[in-house]
Amino acid sequence: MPRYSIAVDIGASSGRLILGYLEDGLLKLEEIHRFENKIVKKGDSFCWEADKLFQEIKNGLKKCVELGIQPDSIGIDTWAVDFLLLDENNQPLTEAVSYRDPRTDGMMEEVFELFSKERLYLETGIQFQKFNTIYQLFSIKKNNPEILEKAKSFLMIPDYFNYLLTGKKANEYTNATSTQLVNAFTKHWDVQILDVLGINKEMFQEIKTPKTILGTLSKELVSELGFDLQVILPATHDTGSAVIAVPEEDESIYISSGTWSLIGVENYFPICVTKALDYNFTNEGGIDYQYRFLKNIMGLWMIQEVKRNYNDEYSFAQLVDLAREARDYKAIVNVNDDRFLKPENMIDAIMNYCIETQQQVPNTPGEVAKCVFDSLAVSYQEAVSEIEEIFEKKFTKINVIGGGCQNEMLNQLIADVTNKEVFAGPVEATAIGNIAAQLMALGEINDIKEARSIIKDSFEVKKYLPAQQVIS
Ligand SMILES: Nc1ncnc2c1ncn2[C@@H]1O[C@H](COP(=O)(O)OP(=O)(O)O)[C@@H](O)[C@H]1O
Ligand SMILES: C[C@H](O)[C@H](O)[C@@H](O)C(=O)COP(=O)(O)O
Ligand SMILES: [Mg+2]
Repeated sequence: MPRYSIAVDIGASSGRLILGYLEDGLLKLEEIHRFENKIVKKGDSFCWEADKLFQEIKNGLKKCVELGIQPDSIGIDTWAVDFLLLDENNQPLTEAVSYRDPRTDGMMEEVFELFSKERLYLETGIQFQKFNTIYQLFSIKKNNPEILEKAKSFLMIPDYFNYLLTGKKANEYTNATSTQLVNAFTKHWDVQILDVLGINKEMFQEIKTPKTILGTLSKELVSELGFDLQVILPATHDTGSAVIAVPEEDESIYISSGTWSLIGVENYFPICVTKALDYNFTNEGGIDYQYRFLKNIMGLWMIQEVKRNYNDEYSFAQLVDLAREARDYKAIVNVNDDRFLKPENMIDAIMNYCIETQQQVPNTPGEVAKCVFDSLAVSYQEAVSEIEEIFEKKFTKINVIGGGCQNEMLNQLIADVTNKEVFAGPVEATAIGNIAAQLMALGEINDIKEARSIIKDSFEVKKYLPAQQVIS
């Protein structure tokens, strides 16, 4: 009888519960439940609907019961940096505020007055994104100090869901590193940074690594669901789980392509040199204490917002087809410009950028979509060049994983602009990596090497060759 593991992968645009199990040496998946995730305005803040997301997790587990499946384990992964603070009664002190909320505007610069940028990077090796947890906490300390004074527990989003499942509190390592508060070398909370910034270090939990068996369901949940299971920590940072599932790890660069594009390589040590700082690369923690040397690129968030601006009149596939038809349109925007992080209207933001830079303004959905895809491909190429400069070597392959690997036009653009072989897939890489960590914890898979071999054999990957085309 196979061991059934449930991956809960909640990205910024959607969540899914996927059942995974080994059969004849291959990893089999069955999607059990899928739901929308989005940022909503609550009062003056942009927030995640944490309670709704937890209810969706339970809805998915109840679907297992309806299907006659009793999973052996569950693992939860989500987007990074965001958290909840619990009071002495273990009640959230605030809503689950999103990293796209403007409360962190200007906070990074204020932190640098207390703790230099260079020193922060040397200690943590983490990229400077204005929404990092460190700047969110500094904003709370500055604007709502009473919240920080009442805070007894700091739980990142997956940690919080694990607490609701088991009653156990822990901060999982890969996601904790995204806070920019974990020392890249000691791999523990950097108390020096916390002390200098006046953030109470007592609220942080013990850091636990992927493959840790955290516990089992609370009595209340066993009674509600009708079964118990083991709650295992995967790499709870979704990108950490995705990287586990990269099929071609040697000589290759990955692009975890979803709401964000995370482009990088796996490495054995943190690279905190000046050039990595200047190019704003990060050293997020990976499974088995690997480092995910990568950078954030604005990603398919831009086309998600374009789709929303057109009132969802077009599917993602239709926007790709319309972009293909706009073949003569050429304008490139800097996708990492702050204006694209949370604009009122993404289409207006793109149009204004083109006006400011004296480029042809996109006038049709196809031209807008093509501008997004061309601009992302150019941004990927820039990151590839930076990676090759830092590593002083040429990489031969690019692996595109995640929902974005279904964008065949973008996959071909990446091959053309970088002049490298592109391997697209698996789509559900994050869930696959999540399940792999659980099966390793359960002893079904020996190690990451075996996991990657099984994954490579189990999922189709589509190859794209460069067509020697360059975007002018
Ligand atoms: N059929 C498709 N064709 C092209 N792109 C697609 C298709 N389906 C999904 N996508 C892309 O995948 C993205 C979602 O990827 P996903 O990894 O699920 O995101 P996240 O985990 O951030 O929620 C969408 O924003 C869209 O751009
Ligand atoms: C804000 C973070 O940089 C972001 O969560 C990123 O690390 C990430 O994991 C994005 O995952 P998506 O699945 O939401 O694209
Ligand atoms: Mg995702």
